[in-house]
Amino acid sequence: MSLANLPPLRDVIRAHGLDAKKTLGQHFLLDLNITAKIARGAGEMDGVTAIEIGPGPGGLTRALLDTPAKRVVAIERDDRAVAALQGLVEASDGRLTVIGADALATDVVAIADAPRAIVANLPYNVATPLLLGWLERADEFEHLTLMFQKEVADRLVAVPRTKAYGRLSVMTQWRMTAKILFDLPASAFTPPPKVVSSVVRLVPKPLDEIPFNVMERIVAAAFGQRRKMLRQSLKSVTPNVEAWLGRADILPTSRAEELDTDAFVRLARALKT
Ligand SMILES: C[S@@+](CC[C@H](N)C(=O)[O-])C[C@H]1O[C@@H](n2cnc3c(N)ncnc32)[C@H](O)[C@@H]1O
Repeated sequence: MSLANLPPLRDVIRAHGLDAKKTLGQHFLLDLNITAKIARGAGEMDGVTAIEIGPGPGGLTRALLDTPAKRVVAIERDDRAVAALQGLVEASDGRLTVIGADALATDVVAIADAPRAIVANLPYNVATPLLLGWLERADEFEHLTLMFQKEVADRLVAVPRTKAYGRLSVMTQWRMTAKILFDLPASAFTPPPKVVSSVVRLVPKPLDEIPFNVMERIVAAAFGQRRKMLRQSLKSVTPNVEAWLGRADILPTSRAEELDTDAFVRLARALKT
């Protein structure tokens, strides 16, 4: 079989008893126009190793194999889906590798050669921890194109002084340029989830010298008490808060949600431990 005459995804699902499991966040995209749109949204794929998390029956995987990506490495936790993807592996002429594993426990950098990009319709229950893990190693990727529930996507791109602005916004915008490409209604998925989804494209920024865990600690403390003034909320980071805020040129009476990412970078640089 070649990529041009693969069976419809519904037939693949039926043949492998791949009825969607809620616990695995399974909401499949069966419209190949939509999966092609996501793959196009990813941008430059020439010679890249595309990493897909949760290929399921393989709709997005087919679209990725249609790009000039050098290889596609797909990580899937559900054995039924791994079996269902074997036809695609055979049709891919050696370009597709499917790994049966939990993406949360997988070092994607170790299993895919550079240059790498991640493209995935993420299982919503693990989307945020997966993203935080990739942010930590942002310099390993060319770009990431990821489907989130819209509410999470809005947090990734949120600006200061808005309700959606928080820990995830700062950590993401510190490491990446993030843009929502388009939304998808629940009806685009089988079965439909309860929420609208958004495809977000993230492009890593050049790394600075700030350790990830230092930024995480500051941001978590600041937003852990988001309505308190920073001179109070940041006490858990260092006892000498006012001096620290002064070095960072930030008013001790400011609150976490008023600081942009640059201000958090100044804070991290000014921290003396
Ligand atoms: C939202 S579905 C997307 C399926 C497919 N990419 C599509 O667009 O039709 C999420 C997929 O992630 C898989 N999955 C869930 N948790 C996972 C994990 N921890 N590691 C790897 N795959 C996981 C599910 O089995 C499912 O196939």
